[in-house]
Amino acid sequence: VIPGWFSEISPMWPGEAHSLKVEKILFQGKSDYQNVMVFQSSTYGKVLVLDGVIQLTERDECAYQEMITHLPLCSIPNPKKVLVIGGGDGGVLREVSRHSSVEQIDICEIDKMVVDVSKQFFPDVAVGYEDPRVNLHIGDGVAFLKAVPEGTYDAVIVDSSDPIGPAQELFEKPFFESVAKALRPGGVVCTQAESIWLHMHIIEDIVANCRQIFKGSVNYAWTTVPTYPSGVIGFMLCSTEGPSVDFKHPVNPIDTDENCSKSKRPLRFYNSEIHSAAFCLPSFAKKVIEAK
Ligand SMILES: NCCCN[C@H]1CC[C@H](N)CC1
Repeated sequence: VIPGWFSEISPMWPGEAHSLKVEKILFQGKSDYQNVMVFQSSTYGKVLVLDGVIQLTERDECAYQEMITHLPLCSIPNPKKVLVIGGGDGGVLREVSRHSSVEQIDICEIDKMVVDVSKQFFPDVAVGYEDPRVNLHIGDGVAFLKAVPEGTYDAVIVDSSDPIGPAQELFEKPFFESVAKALRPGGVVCTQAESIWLHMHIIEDIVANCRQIFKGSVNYAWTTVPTYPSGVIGFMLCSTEGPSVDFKHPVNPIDTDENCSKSKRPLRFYNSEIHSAAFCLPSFAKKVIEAK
């Protein structure tokens, strides 16, 4: 350990570690589920860390929150009911609330400490909770989805940590089946789907499960987040059987002049071009993910 530096060391990315210079540790706690830490970094603003893994930094969280939200919501004409699994920091809520067609935003986060810490240290991220359409449920997303009536949601966004710890079940087949049940025909799901540089085997399994369960379309998109391992993060974009969804060509653009001018907080990362580009994959990943 180098004094004054935080290094993200994990068996999920053996032999490598991204480090950030620490100015000051702002919070350290242990919830019922994980260790929670917040520190002021020298160059990425405040940083949220769960069980030693970087969840978000003020400087680059926009890339992840905007892409995980607008890739699904801009792919269907008129999203009304949206469910967020995880995402306790509130960043996805902030992005979902940009969509005026949305009437109901349910969020199920297992760890209340993440919500409280985000409200205290990341107000520009937790601002999402201020939207009156938001209903917060503290609990296990797996159980929440089992209780949801069939066909309830237009979109489900699974903003999870990694498959070690509380989020492990969110990468397994029964969970994907419960998501499909909770979606209307032609509904869409977007899940956090790790790194093509580090986790091709995990991605291969997720894609295989999704192909069995989601009879609409199954796609993988990816983006750059400098403070995530290998500097990239991916997303599974799937739709259930029903009205077809072409994820690669957004039908419901959010980066229109009208939306951007009237929004007090303009999009920092997402736009329609980067939406389409996100589905372009390097050959080594294309071979695995698009295997016929
Ligand atoms: N809402 C915070 C983002 C959580 N996403 C994950 C955090 C941990 C990373 N290794 C992968 C993305």
